[in-house]
Amino acid sequence: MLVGLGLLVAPFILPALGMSPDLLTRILIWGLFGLGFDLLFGYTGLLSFGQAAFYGTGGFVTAYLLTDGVVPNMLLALAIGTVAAAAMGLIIGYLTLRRTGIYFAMSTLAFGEMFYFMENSVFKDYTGGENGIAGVPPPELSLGFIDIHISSGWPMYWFVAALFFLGYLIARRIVRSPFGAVLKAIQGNPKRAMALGHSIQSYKLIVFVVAAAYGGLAGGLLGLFQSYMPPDAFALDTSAQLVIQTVMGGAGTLLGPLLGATIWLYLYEGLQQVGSLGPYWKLILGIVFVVLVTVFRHGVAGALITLFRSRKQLPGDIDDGASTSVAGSLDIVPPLATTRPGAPVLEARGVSKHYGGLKANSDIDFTLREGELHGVIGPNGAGKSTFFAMLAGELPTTTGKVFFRGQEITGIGVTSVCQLGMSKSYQINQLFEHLTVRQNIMIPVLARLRGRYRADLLSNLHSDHLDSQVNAAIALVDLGHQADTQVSEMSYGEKRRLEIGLALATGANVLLFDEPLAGLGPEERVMVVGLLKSIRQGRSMVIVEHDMDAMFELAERITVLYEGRKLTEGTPEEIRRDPSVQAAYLGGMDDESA
Ligand SMILES: Nc1ncnc2c1ncn2[C@@H]1O[C@H](COP(=O)(O)OP(=O)(O)OP(=O)(O)O)[C@@H](O)[C@H]1O
Repeated sequence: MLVGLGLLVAPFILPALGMSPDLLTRILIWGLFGLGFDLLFGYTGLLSFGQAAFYGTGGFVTAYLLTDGVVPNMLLALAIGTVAAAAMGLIIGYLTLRRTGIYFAMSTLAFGEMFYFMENSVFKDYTGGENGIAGVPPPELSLGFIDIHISSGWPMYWFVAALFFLGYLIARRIVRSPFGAVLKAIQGNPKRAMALGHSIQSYKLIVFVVAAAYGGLAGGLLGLFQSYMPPDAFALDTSAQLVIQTVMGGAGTLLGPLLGATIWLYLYEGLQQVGSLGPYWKLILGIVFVVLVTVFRHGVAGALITLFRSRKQLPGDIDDGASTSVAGSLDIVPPLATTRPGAPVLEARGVSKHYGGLKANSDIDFTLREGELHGVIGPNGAGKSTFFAMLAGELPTTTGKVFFRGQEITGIGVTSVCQLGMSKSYQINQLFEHLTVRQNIMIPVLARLRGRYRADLLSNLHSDHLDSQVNAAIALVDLGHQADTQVSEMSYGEKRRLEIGLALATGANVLLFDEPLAGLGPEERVMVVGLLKSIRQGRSMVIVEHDMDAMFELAERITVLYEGRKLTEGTPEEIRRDPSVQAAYLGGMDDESA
């Protein structure tokens, strides 16, 4: 284990570079703080500017308990501080995670500032206000038969290094768990992760709590290390420094925050000692940050990992242990016992969607029957995609209801619809571009095997069953030769097949395909038509498509939409001969019928 080895040898090498044990300990505390933040930001894509709230909470609770003698046991006080920070994480996460992007970042910043204010006002009797808490007793480890005093200097380094290592192992485990795989999907494309059956809000909330717990533990250690809990632990500067260090070191690598802290704190301390620099040391620090972030897009750790992998030809860490040899057939969600061939599977009754005065869909009735392949056609702007989005639970209806196997699904949301056994592929690819084909396919398979949410943070990602399901789905869309290729490097045609593969891998037996042939060349088109035919067994499908030849070749029934309404429905032959359909496509229907 390189990290463990690094922690062991650091005290023998780094002092030669002028690093004191205190500096190394401080770096480790920031590194521990950063492990949680990296799970939140680097792996899940949630940029929080309020992590100081948890650092401060853990720090002040631990310092208060020890200083006032309420809890004399150091490890217990640290644990209580960590839990208090996690509890705060639960509350703040619940409130802030309703928003995304910049709104989420700004809400966390606002909460961080609120905590800073409260520390200095409401809670100042406990936190010491602007004086902080002085006289935090030196840590003592009580092992029953012996009490170990952890004095400052190297003993403190070893104590913090042991906790950092433990924190690192847990974070690494989380990253490599099924839970961690879903976090990466959320980072890449949260909407698709949701549509593939994952309750992403639950995942986000739990990772927010975990990050808060790491912050709380780091804050607690800060007080022990300095024998003093400083009031600025809660300050915005603390949150900003954490972001800077993580970005500079490399987000999404776990070691990035530690490397970032090493560079930042080393220069921070070192540059101030160069007397001739005067106040310019800050400028130099800023320049170093800009240069590192510009040169290394994924931070220093990202660059090192890329170098290491290209030398050793290693795959990404999510695939460690993935078995390519385990193959099986893809499980399909079993239809309810009451279903029989030809029975209605999916029904829309009087469905409408209005955008202000625009009627994108008006009063549409539609029935997909068990085992049927039903086409939906219509000229551009006829309302096909809108209708599809309502069938899949992505869009609420303005009026009307949607039923799936007799159960009303109007408004239950896309995640629940997917978990019931209906999935959709998109007109514009909605893939996890930063992941490989295998990692992409794993996301819907995980939703199928684990349900909408499971807190299996410390479990193994791979099992024979998971691997066999992933391999079977990859084989179905004929991407076996690309299984470990990153999606962003694939051709458009391959991406289109993966788009279909994601819907298939959910195990859904009702599939909605929105223009699966869009943008394909003649050869790729033949391939995808063949694919759609080959996966029909045991499934019912609705396909929206502009390619009429393909539609007439594939579909058993066709519904025609025109100007948001259902124009007609029938067999391909009936539709082909229907004059109103021809008129609609030529754009002259209204004139003719007038
Ligand atoms: N979010 C929205 N807000 C306002 N209008 C919308 C929205 N989504 C769709 N529309 C409008 O609803 C109508 C139907 O659009 P929709 O995309 O469903 O048609 P379509 O048949 O899928 O078209 P295409 O074949 O070009 O994809 C269009 O006039 C479109 O501009």
